[in-house]
Amino acid sequence: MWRRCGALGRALALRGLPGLAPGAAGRRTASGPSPPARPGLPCGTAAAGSQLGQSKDYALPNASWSQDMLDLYNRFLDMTKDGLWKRIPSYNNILDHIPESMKLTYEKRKDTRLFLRSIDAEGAGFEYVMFLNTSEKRVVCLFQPGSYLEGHPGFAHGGSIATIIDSTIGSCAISVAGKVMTANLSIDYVNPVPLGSVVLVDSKADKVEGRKVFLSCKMQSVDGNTLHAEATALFIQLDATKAQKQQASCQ
Ligand SMILES: CCCCCCCCCCCCCC(=O)SCCNC(=O)CCNC(=O)[C@H](O)C(C)(C)COP(=O)(O)OP(=O)(O)OC[C@H]1O[C@@H](n2cnc3c(N)ncnc32)[C@H](O)[C@@H]1OP(=O)(O)O
Repeated sequence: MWRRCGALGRALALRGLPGLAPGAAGRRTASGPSPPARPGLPCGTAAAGSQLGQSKDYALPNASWSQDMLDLYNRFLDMTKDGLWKRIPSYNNILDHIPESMKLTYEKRKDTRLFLRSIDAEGAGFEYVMFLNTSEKRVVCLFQPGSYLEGHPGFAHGGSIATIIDSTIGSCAISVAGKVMTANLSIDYVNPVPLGSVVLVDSKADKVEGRKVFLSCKMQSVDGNTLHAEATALFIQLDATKAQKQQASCQ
């Protein structure tokens, strides 16, 4: 399990990620968010189709993003230029994320939504963007929890923290093993996450044993001074027959 880190800049630099300069928080460029870049898609044809206008991609800057969020986003975008990192687009329907080859016979329903995208107001719910590094089996999520995710006054609800961790680790597991489900998720909540702050959720697949994918994750503040949470997870690659049965039971 990872240990508490010092400055995130140092920690990220050690792990090949860009840290933020101290004092970046709260600064906002007069021109507002950078124009959204459109790096290559990590997934299959459905996502690519969505990029052409079928579905809105929410993993792009909007007016609610703080300067920390924008700065980190831009640094990660820079890292996508050499192709090692890829921004993962985010839609409000899970089927838009899944390549055709993985869809089996799922029907796209109009009355369902990805839980993370269930709050429409910009900045009120889960503001996040994920970046995938396939060769490192790693997904990093930049997360800014909004006011509707409140648990204790002023802080993010533990369930919302579990949700973003599960989704970040889950994206990592999907990129490694395709059709998977969370079998176990264990979280140590170390320090509360202030609403409106920006945290990094850094996940990686540690081991694959048959159908089992073991992953770990840590959630830290942008300045690296605060470890908010650490987690381990087990995802199980779905057995094809069981997956068909599960599908049939929910249609
Ligand atoms: C790049 C990608 C972008 C994508 C963006 C999308 C973002 C969104 C991402 C959203 C992500 C959100 C994700 C979500 O929200 S997933 C939703 C939450 N999860 C569930 O609902 C899962 C419910 N559980 C099940 O369906 C089944 O139990 C599963 C499928 C997990 C396994 O049932 P299955 O019948 O297939 O397997 P098996 O029973 O033959 O067991 C196989 C092996 O595994 C071992 N085992 C099993 N369970 C556990 C356990 N708990 N601890 C330790 N070990 C366990 C077991 O001992 C055996 O080991 P062995 O005896 O072989 O050694």
